Amino acid sequence: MGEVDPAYIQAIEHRPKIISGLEAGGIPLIDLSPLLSSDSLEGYSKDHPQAILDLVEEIKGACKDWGFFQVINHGVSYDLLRRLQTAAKEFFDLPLEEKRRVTKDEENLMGYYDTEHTKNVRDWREVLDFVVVDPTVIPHSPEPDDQRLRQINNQWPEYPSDLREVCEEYCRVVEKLAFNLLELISLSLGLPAKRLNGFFKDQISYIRLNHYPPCPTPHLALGLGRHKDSGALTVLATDDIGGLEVKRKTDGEWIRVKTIPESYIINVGDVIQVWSNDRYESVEHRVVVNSEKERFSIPFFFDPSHYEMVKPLEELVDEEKEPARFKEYNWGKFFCKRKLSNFKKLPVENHQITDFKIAK
Ligand SMILES: O=C(O)CCC(=O)C(=O)O
Ligand SMILES: [Fe+2]
Repeated sequence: MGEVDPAYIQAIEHRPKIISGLEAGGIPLIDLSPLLSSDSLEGYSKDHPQAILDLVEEIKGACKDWGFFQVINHGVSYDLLRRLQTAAKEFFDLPLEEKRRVTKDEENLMGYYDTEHTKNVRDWREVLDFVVVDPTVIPHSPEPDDQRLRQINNQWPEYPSDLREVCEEYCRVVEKLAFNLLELISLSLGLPAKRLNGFFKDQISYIRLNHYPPCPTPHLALGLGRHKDSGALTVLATDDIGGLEVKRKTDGEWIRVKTIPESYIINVGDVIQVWSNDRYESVEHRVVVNSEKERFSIPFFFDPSHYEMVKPLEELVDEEKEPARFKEYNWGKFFCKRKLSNFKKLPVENHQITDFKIAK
């Protein structure tokens, strides 16, 4: 990625503290094995086995206190994940000209990219994005009056030749895990297990292969600047190199997430914050890089259908005791606005759900 260009340099208050090997604990680790032995979570009843009810309580605590948790015994085969990680490394090891043959741009929103900006500072990373349902339909533009739609398609590199197949197989498996987690979250809000599933009928979810190369100045730059995920839920696989930091809700300190073999890191996104009327908050996080080792991560962004209007769920709102805290917004328009802002260094802060917050 060359020498350090000023575009990568974070403002002093956002620069990371470089710690060696120190990982603060606290982010809940949840064992999903009760799910593997349960056929379905359908129907909210007190008849769920105690292990499921306990699991739902754990999810509720984690979503409230942290907005983040880690899961083990999630049902995704480690062999598949390893094949995907190998193919991702083979892709990112290619010469830049080769990777740029599948570059994404304002027309083609999926593909390779190495000039992403978060909060208008360039990230020390390169990515390859692909949609889970190919093609995926989204609004043509973020303009509120533009009714036109457009299709986004995946762009697959020629090499490694099995990348497409491995990615497509991974989509099916990680999607199932995402639906399981969604159902647990729904139960944890006191709703029927499948209450939220319908919002994903024409999901616009996508997967990102992230590569963070070693950085000669890890104290000045970030692999990925502080941000909140805008979708419903993120299901993240990482290798064993740490770097993800989460802003702890209790005191605003940046906490390094431990790398736990064969685990996934899950976080609540903005859409769940709005649906839950702020019961669960989407929490800020960022990625710190290091000067020695490259790091890989693979988030699955679980995103509703473009036409969904996102607003607090009516069951969770009470005009007197618990009024809605957000005005409704169109998910697809929000998604488009965010995606297009990736291609420009904007003079203003990105589009956020706080734009729809109802003043108390
Ligand atoms: O690489 C990571 O650990 C986190 C990635 C992330 O937060 C994102 O891509 O939104
Ligand atoms: Fe994120």
